[in-house]
Amino acid sequence: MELNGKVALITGGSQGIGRAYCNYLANEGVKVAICDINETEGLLLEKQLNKEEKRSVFIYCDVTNNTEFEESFRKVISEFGQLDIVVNNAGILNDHPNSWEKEVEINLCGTIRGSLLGLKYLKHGGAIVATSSLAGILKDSAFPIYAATKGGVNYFMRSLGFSEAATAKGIRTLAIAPSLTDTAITEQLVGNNTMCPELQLVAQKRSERMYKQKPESVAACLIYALKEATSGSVWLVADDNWQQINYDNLLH
Ligand SMILES: NC(=O)C1=CN([C@@H]2O[C@H](COP(=O)(O)OP(=O)(O)OC[C@H]3O[C@@H](n4cnc5c(N)ncnc54)[C@H](O)[C@@H]3O)[C@@H](O)[C@H]2O)C=CC1
Ligand SMILES: CCCCCC(=O)/C=C/C=C\C=C\C=C\[C@@H](O)[C@@H](O)CCCC(=O)O
Repeated sequence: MELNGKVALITGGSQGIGRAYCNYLANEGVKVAICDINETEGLLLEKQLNKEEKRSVFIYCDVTNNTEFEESFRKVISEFGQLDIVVNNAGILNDHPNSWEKEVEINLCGTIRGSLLGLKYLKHGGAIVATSSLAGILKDSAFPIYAATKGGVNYFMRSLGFSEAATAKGIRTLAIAPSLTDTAITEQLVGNNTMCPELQLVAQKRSERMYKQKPESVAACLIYALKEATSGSVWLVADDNWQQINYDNLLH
């Protein structure tokens, strides 16, 4: 896929991995719509990207609200005249027994919502992407509910990408599955109210030996996958390198 001149909508684009996606896409000549609930960071990024020419717009959008989400798609098209790429990246980590439902709503339902809207609004083909996680591939995560949302995202993007719902419209789907990455989400965890209490010790021990890669490494993978990858493929980004996951081995 040639990226120059395309238009992308990125959820959770205000900070972290989403912000790196916006910067890398803009560098490739893509106009970016930063869709997020974090208005302060989103507007700062919009300003930074628009220094030399109009390359971005911030749109307040909560992916748990379908009406607001659909309105964001309409705003992007009215602002830039087209839409070619949807990146479902908004996500949280909250496996606490009293509040985990929000995590499912944002990570899994939000991605499904954004992808269905993508099928509706990508009128001339394009790509629908999701940020999943290595946690959705490995066994034994310290965050089993989070892992379930991300495993769901991997399999949803795979299924959709091989289905006629996407292929008949010239739409490719991709999942990017990062390992631990240096963003705000990794700073707040152990000891606060976002974990299953029984798993706090496991998480703490693992944190001592896990490398945090750069968000830019995940963004570099996104650019490569958008240009080269086949529909339904899942890309692991770990230790600042990427590789395609081979799911065929699972069938034997
Ligand atoms: N940081 C990590 O180690 C890894 C992160 N991921 C995934 O990458 C994605 C991005 O996460 P990070 O950049 O690390 O975290 P982050 O916390 O820095 O960024 C998440 C962004 O999503 C936005 N967001 C949260 N709820 C939202 C909602 N309801 N509607 C719209 N936007 C919302 C936040 O405002 C924020 O800008 C998430 O899906 C996360 O699960 C995957 C693997 C590793
Ligand atoms: C091994 C999978 C890493 C995937 C990470 C991810 O998608 C999101 C991580 C967000 C926050 C991470 C916080 C860090 C926790 C560490 O203390 C450590 O416990 C990580 C353990 C990872 C696991 O899944 O068991």
